[in-house]
Amino acid sequence: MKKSYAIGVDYGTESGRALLVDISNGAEIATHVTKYPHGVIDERLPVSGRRLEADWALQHPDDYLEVLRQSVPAVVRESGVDPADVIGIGIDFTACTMLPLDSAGQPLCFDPQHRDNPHSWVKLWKHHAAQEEANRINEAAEQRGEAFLARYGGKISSEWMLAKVWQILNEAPELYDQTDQFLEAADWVVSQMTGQIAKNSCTAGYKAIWHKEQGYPSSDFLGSLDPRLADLTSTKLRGAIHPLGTKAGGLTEEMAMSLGLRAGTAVAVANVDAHAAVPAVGVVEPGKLVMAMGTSICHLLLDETEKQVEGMCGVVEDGIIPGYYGYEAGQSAVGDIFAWYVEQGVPAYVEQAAAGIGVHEWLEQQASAYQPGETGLLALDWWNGNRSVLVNADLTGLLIGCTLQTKPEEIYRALLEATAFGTRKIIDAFNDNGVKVNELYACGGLPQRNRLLMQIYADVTGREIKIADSTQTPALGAAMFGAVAAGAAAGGYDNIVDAAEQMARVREETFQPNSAHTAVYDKLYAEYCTLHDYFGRGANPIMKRLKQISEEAAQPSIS
Ligand SMILES: Nc1ncnc2c1ncn2[C@@H]1O[C@H](COP(=O)(O)OP(=O)(O)O)[C@@H](O)[C@H]1O
Ligand SMILES: O=C(CO)[C@H](O)[C@H](O)COP(=O)(O)O
Repeated sequence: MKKSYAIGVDYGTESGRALLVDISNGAEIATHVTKYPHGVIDERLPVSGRRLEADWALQHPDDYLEVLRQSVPAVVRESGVDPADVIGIGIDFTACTMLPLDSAGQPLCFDPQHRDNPHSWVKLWKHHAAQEEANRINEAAEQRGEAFLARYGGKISSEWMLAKVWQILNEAPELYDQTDQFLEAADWVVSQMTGQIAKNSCTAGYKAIWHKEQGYPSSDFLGSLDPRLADLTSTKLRGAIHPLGTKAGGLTEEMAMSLGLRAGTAVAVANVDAHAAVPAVGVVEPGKLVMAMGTSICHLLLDETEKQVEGMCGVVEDGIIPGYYGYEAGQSAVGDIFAWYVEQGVPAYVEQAAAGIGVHEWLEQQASAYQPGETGLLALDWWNGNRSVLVNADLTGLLIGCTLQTKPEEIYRALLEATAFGTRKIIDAFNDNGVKVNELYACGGLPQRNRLLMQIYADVTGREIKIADSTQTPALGAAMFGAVAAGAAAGGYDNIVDAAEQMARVREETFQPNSAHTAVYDKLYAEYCTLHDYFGRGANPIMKRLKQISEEAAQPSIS
C-alpha cells in the first residue's frame, strides 16, 4: 500500500524543528533542528544595536522562515521520501508571539524606516514589558464586570495580545498607526506558506480573548481602555478565525520550491506548541493533565464543562480537542531557571568536574544523593514571574535556607523542587474547582533529559507520570493536524481523534510516586504555600518595589 507522510514544524523559544512522520502509525522518519540565527533578542536590537529595557523579549521573523528553508528540505532529503507522498504540513508555535504587519502582510521590522523601533519586531511570548497594560486591563474588566475575565482565571496576562498591542499604542503610537494588522507569528508563517492569512482558533481563544460565540471583548470595553482601541478587533485584529485541523490553504509554488515539496500540499491552520502536544500523547478525553515541559511548562487539560479556575491561563471551547473545553495553565520559567543557574550560578569547580558530562547532568547526579527535605532549602519558582495562579509578571525568584555549607547541587535540587511545587499549585487549583486531574502526562525536552526532575514531580504531586514516546511531541501533533488538513480521502484523517488513535504513543516506563517522599514534600509544599501567599498575595509587594528601585537605578535609554 502506498505510504503517506506529514511534516510538523515546531517553533520553540530558541529554535524550530521539522519532523517527517508516517501517517499510518506516527513513526518518526526524520527530524532536523534549526537554531534561530538571532535567538531571543533581549539585550540589543539587530542592525542598530539599540539597547532594550528589562523584560523585553523579541524575535526576528526571518528566523522562522529560515527554519522552513533549512529544516523542511533536510527532513525530506534524509527520509528519502518522495515529496509527492508528503500530503500535509502543520506548524505549532510559542504564543502569544505577535508582530505588526504592513498592508502587504510584511513585518514592519523588515522596513528600514521602522527597524530601529523595538516595537516593530516580533514580541516573543515571554516579553513581559506590558505588565502595566495587563494590570490596567484587569482593573477595568473587573470594574465593569466583563464576563470574559472568568474564562481567563480572573486575570489577563502581560504575555497576551491585547496587553502587547496596547503597549505598542502607548509607547509607539506612530508605529501603531502604521500597522495594518497585528498577527500571531504562527498565523504569519502559515500566511507565508499559503499566500493567504487564515487565523487559528487556538491562539485567538487562549491569547487574544476571542470566544467562539461571543467573539472578542466589545469595542465599548476596548474604547474604555483607550478610545484609539475601540475599533481594534474590526481593523488591526480583523479576519475570520478557523477551527484547529482546518486546511489554511495549499503551499504556494514559490514556497514549495524552497521547501522541496509539491505546490498545493495541504497546510493546516497553526496551533500553539503545548496544545498540539495533547493529541500527540494520545490524550483526547478529560482527567489527563498534559505537561509540556521545556523552557517553561504549559499544563493542558480537557473537561466536558466550562468552570472557573483561579489563575488558569484560559478555558476555550474546542481549544485543544473539538468537543471539549480545553484548559490551559502554566509556569513562565522552568528549564529557563535551571539554565540560569547553570550559566550564571555555578562555581568554576563544578564546571571543571562536569567537563565530561555537562553541568546539568553533573548537578542532577549529585543532587540525586539527597533525600527530600535534606537540603533545608526552599525556593519560589518566579524567576520569570508567575503565570498561574497569581498571574503577575512582577514577581521574582526567592531562595531561602542557605548556610555556609550550602552546595551548588543542593541549590539545583531546590530549584527543581520549586518548579514541581508550582505545578502542584496548578493541579490543586484545577481539582479544587472541579476540573479533575487523575493522570499526568509529560512531554517536551525536560522529561527526556532529567530523571531526577521527573521523579521529584511524581513525588511532589503524588501521581504517576506517563512520558511521551516522541522527543518532538508538539511537532508530532502539528504533523497530525497536517494529516487532518489533508483529509482521509487524500490519505490523511478526517479528525484529530482518529489521527491520535493511529499516530500517538507514550513510553512503557512511567515515573511512580514514592509515598515516603510524598509525605515529606507535603510538609515542604505547605511551607511553599506560605511563602507563595506572603510574597504573591500579601499586601506588601516587596518584589515589585525591588524591581522599581532597580529600574530607577538603571535609567534605561529606550524612548
Ligand atoms: N539536563 C537538564 N536538566 C534540566 N533542564 C535542562 C537540561 N538540559 C536542558 N535543560 C533546559 O531545558 C530547556 C529547553 O527545553 P526544550 O524543551 O528543549 O526547549 P523549548 O522549551 O524551547 O521547546 C532549557 O531551558 C534548558 O536549560
Ligand atoms: O505560552 C505558551 C503556550 O501557551 C508558550 O508557547 C510557551 O510557554 C513557550 O514554551 P516553550 O518555549 O517552553 O516550548
